[in-house]
Amino acid sequence: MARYSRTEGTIALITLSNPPVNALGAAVRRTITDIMHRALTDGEVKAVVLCGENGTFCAGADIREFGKPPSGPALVPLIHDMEASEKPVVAAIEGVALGGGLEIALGCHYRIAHAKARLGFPEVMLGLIPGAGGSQRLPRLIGIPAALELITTGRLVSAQEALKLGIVDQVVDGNTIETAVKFALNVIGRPLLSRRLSERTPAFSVDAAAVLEEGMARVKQRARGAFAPVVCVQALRAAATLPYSRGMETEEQLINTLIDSSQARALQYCFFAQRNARKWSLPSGARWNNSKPRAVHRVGVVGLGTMGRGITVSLVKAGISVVAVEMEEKQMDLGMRAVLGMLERDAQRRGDTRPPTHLLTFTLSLQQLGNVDLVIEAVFEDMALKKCLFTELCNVCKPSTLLCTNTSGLDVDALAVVTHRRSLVVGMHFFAPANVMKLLEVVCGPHSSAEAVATAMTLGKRLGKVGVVVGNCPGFVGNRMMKLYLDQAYFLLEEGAAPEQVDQVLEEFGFTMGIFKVSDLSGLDVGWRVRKASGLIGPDVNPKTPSRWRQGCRYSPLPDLLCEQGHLGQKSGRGWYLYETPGGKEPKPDPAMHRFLQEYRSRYGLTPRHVHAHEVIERCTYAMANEGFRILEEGIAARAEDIDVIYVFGYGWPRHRGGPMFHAAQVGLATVLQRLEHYHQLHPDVPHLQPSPLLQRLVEAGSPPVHHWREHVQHLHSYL
Ligand SMILES: CC(C)(COP(=O)(O)OP(=O)(O)OC[C@H]1O[C@@H](n2cnc3c(N)ncnc32)[C@H](O)[C@@H]1OP(=O)(O)O)[C@@H](O)C(=O)NCCC(=O)NCCSC(=O)CC(=O)CCCCCCCCCCCCC(=O)O
Ligand SMILES: NC(=O)C1=CN([C@@H]2O[C@H](COP(=O)(O)OP(=O)(O)OC[C@H]3O[C@@H](n4cnc5c(N)ncnc54)[C@H](O)[C@@H]3O)[C@@H](O)[C@H]2O)C=CC1
Repeated sequence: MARYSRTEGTIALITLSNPPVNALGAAVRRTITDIMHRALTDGEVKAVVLCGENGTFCAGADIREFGKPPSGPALVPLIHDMEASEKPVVAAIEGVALGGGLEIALGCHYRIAHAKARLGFPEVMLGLIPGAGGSQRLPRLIGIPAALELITTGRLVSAQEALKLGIVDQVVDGNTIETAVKFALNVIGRPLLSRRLSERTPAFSVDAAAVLEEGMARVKQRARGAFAPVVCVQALRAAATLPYSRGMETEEQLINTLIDSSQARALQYCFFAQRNARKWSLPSGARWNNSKPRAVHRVGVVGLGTMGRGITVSLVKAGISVVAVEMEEKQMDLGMRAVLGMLERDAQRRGDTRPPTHLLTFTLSLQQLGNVDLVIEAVFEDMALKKCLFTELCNVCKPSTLLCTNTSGLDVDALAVVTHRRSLVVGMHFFAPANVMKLLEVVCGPHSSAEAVATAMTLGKRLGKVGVVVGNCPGFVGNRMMKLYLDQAYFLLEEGAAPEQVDQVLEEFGFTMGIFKVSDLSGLDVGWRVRKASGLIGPDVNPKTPSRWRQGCRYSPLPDLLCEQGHLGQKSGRGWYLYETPGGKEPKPDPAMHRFLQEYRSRYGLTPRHVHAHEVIERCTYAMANEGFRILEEGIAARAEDIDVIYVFGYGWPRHRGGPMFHAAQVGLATVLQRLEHYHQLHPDVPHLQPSPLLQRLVEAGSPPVHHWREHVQHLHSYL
C-alpha cells in the first residue's frame, strides 16, 4: 500500500506500493495518510521524499472504486497537511503522475521527474474534473491558458514539457529517488511559503477572461454533449476569480455534479472495456496470456488504394519494413506519392527532418513478398479477386507467412480454404483513414490459429490500434450492425425525414458525424458494390420483385437510385448533400434532394410525416443494439464490451454514452425491448426490429448488468 523508511538520517522516504500503477484505492489513501502524519510529526525527520514502487509514481484514483460507496480518507486533507507542513516534501516522479497522483505531487513543495515520466490530468476522459485541488493548484502554477488546455483535453505531457511549463523543478536521467533525496537534504530549512501553490494567486487579467471564454466556446463545440470538459472550464474560472478556499469549495460542488453521472459511468466503462478487449480467448482455450505471437519484422501490403496507403503509413511509423505491391504502374505511382506525402507531413508535425522512407519498397511484383513475415491484402472488395490473390500468395510467400485480409465484410474462411495454410489466415480489418482510426477488428475463423490471432493483435498494438477479436460473418461486428443503422436511416427518409435532419439529431446525440455525412464521405458506391455482389440489385433480381422489397423484407432503393444518377457523395460533388465541387468537403442541404425525396414518396404512395428526434435515435440505436444481442448470441463477439469498443473507436459513437450496448443498458433493457416491439408492430416487414431472443431473456432475468450478459447466452457458440 505505502511503505515508510528513513534514509540519510533525517529524510523520510514514503513509497506508494499498489501494483500495477499505485492507484489510490481506499487502503492506499489510509496508509499514506497515516505514514505522512508520522513523518510530519516525527521530530527527527527534516524532509520527506514521496515516490512510487516499480518505476511508477501514481496513476491517480483507483477507477474500480468509482460508483461504489465512498470509503477511506479523502485526498484533500492529506494534500493540505502535506503542503502546509514546515518540512519540505519532494515528489520523485517516475513512470506516471496522473490525476490524484499529480494532485499529490502538486501538494509537494518540489517535484523531480525522470526523463521518461509523463504527467497529466486525464480525469476529463473519465467524465470528471481534477477533484482533489488539481483544478485550483495547476493554474496557480502554470497559468490559466496552459492549465485550461491540459485539464480540458486530458493530454499527458512529457517530463521535458512539464519542466518547460514549470510543473516540475528538475528532470533527471539517472536515479530519480536518489536525486530527490539529495535535493531534499539541500532544501531543508528553506522558506516554503512560495512553494505552496494554494498560497499563490493566479493573475486574472482581461486576457485570462478572454482565454476562458474562448476555451468554453471551443470545449462546447468539441464536447459533442459531454459535460466534463465544460465543467473543467467552470472549475478553472473559479481558480481564476476566487480565493483558493472558495475555489476548492467550487471544485467540490462541481465534481459532485459529475461523480455519479451517467456520462462518468459510461466513460469509466469505456476505460475498462478498451483494456478488456485485449484479453481475448478462443474456444480451444487459447488466450491472450498463453499464446505466443510471431515476430513481425517485414510486412507485405497488397493494394495501395485508400486503405493500403494508410496501413503502409501506420506500419512504417511503427518502424516496420513494408513491401507494398500494386498491380499497375499508375496506381503504384499515386499510392507511393500519397504514402510519402503522409509520412513527410507526419515527420514535419513531429519536428523530424526525415521520414523513415528507408523502410519502404514499392513494387509491381508479388514475387518480392518471398521474405515477408505477414501480408495484409487491401485490394478491391471482390471475392474472386481475393481468392486468386491468396492462392498466389501461398505460392510466393515463405510457408510461415501469415496471410491477412482487410476485407470489410467478406468471408475470411472462404479465403483461408484456398490456401495451404488455413491456420495462418485471419482478417485484419482496419478503418479509414487507416493511419488515423484506432480500431482494428481481428477476424478469427474456425481455422485461425491462436498464434495467428496473437500475432495480429500484437501487431495492432505496435501500430497503436485498439484490437478486438471477432468471429467471421458477413460484415463481422461493426459493419453488420452498421447495415441496420443505415437501413433505419433510409427508412426514416422514406417516411418523411430529410438527411440533414437525421444527421443533426445524431450529431446532437454525440456522433462525430451524422450517418448521411459519413455515407457521402466514404462514397455511396462502396455500399452499392456490396449490394450488387450480394444479389440485392442487378441481373439476379427477379424483375417481378417490388422495388422496395428484397429477400423477404423491406428494402430501400434510395441509395441505389442516387448511385445510378452518379451521385456518389463528396467525390462527385453530390450525394445526400450538395458540395461546391467534386471532392468538396462542406456539405450543404440540397433542394434537389428534397424534391427527389418528395417524388420518390409520391411514386410509392408514401405519406410523409414529421419524424421526431427521439424516433431517429431510438430506431437507429436500438436497431444496432438489437443486432448486437444477436451477435453476442452467435458468438461473433465475445462480450458486449467488445461491441462497444468497436463502435467507440471505429464508428464515432460518443464515448460518453459508452457504446450501443452500454447505452441500451443505461436506457433500460425493458424500455429498449418495449420500444423495439412498438416499432416492429409498426414495421412488421423489418425483421431486425423484432426484439432478439437474448434481449428478451435478459429482460426476463431482471436486466442484469452488461458484464453478466454472456451468462444468458443459451448455447455458447464455437466462434469465440
Ligand atoms: C497508467 C496508465 C498510463 C498505464 O498505461 P499502460 O502501461 O498502457 O497500462 P494499462 O493497461 O492501461 O494499465 C495497466 C493496468 O492498470 C489498470 N489501471 C490503470 N490505471 C488505473 C487506475 N487509475 N485505477 C485502477 N486501475 C488502473 C488497468 O486497468 C490495467 O489493468 P488490467 O487491465 O487488469 O491489466 C493508464 O492505465 C492510464 O492512463 N490509467 C488511467 C489514469 C487515470 O485516468 N487517472 C485518473 C484517475 S481519476 C483521479 O485520479 C481523480 C482523483 O484522484 C481525485 C479524487 C477525488 C475524486 C472523488 C472520487 C470519489 C472516490 C471515493 C472516495 C473519496 C476519496 C477522495 O476524495 O479523495
Ligand atoms: N475504403 C474503406 O473505407 C475501407 C475499405 N476496406 C476494404 O479494404 C479493401 C481495399 O479497399 P480500398 O482501399 O477502399 O480500395 P481501393 O479501390 O481504394 O484500392 C484498391 C487497390 O488495390 C489495387 N489492386 C487491385 N487488385 C490488385 C492486385 N491483384 N494486386 C495488387 N493491387 C491490386 C488497385 O489497383 C487499387 O489501388 C477492400 O477489401 C475494402 O472492402 C476496409 C475498411 C474500410
